[in-house]
Amino acid sequence: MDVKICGLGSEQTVDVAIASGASHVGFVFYPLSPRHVGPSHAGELAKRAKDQRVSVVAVTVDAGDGMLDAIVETVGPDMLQLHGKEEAYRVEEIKDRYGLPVMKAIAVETADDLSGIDEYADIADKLLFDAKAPKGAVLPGGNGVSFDWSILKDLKGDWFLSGGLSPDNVQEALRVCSPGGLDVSSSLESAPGTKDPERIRAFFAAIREAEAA
Ligand SMILES: O=C(O)c1ccccc1NCC(=O)[C@H](O)[C@H](O)COP(=O)(O)O
Repeated sequence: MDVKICGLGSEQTVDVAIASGASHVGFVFYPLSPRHVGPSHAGELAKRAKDQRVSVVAVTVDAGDGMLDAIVETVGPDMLQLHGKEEAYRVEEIKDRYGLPVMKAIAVETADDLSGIDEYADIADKLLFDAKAPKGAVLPGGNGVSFDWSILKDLKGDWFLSGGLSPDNVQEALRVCSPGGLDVSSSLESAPGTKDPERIRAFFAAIREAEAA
């Protein structure tokens, strides 16, 4: 199963995520986030991940071409994650401009939130289902909030599940629905923006246990 650890910010935690089994590492380019990394630091972390053959995902929110140009040039991501309100035409524009795989985040609270996914599924390389941000939240992702995973129980294909996943609930999530990948961030932190190596290891241990069951 693919696992993306999102919002990494240090060499040590990049290495721990990869040694624990991450297939993807995510770097957040959103100045309001405690996980925001500037392109040049992200470039160094990305090189470290790529040297270990792990996919680098650049997480952006309604970014314009100028910002995406800088990220693509400096970081050289393997994938762009679009975590804002990008419409389908914009997803297509970004795919065409950079020639990179794109993962579109879909904010979910109720089953109605899946009604518009077909137009994205036709264009994006992957869909990532994340919990809708709580009212008043500053961030569209990384809020540590879960949603009712049974909404996705019949969804086939290779999609990512995220939103409040943790070492304590990931096994239950995998009993309820069948994602091809998992994405996690805030539950693996000791403080906002600071990943905790022990929590990262515990997350992978819980996944391995679920896979062995
Ligand atoms: O994590 C952030 O700070 C963030 C900020 C702005 C847009 C997206 C962001 N995170 C995207 C992710 O892929 C997170 O891993 C995902 O939302 C799940 O986060 P969490 O609920 O904390 O596990």
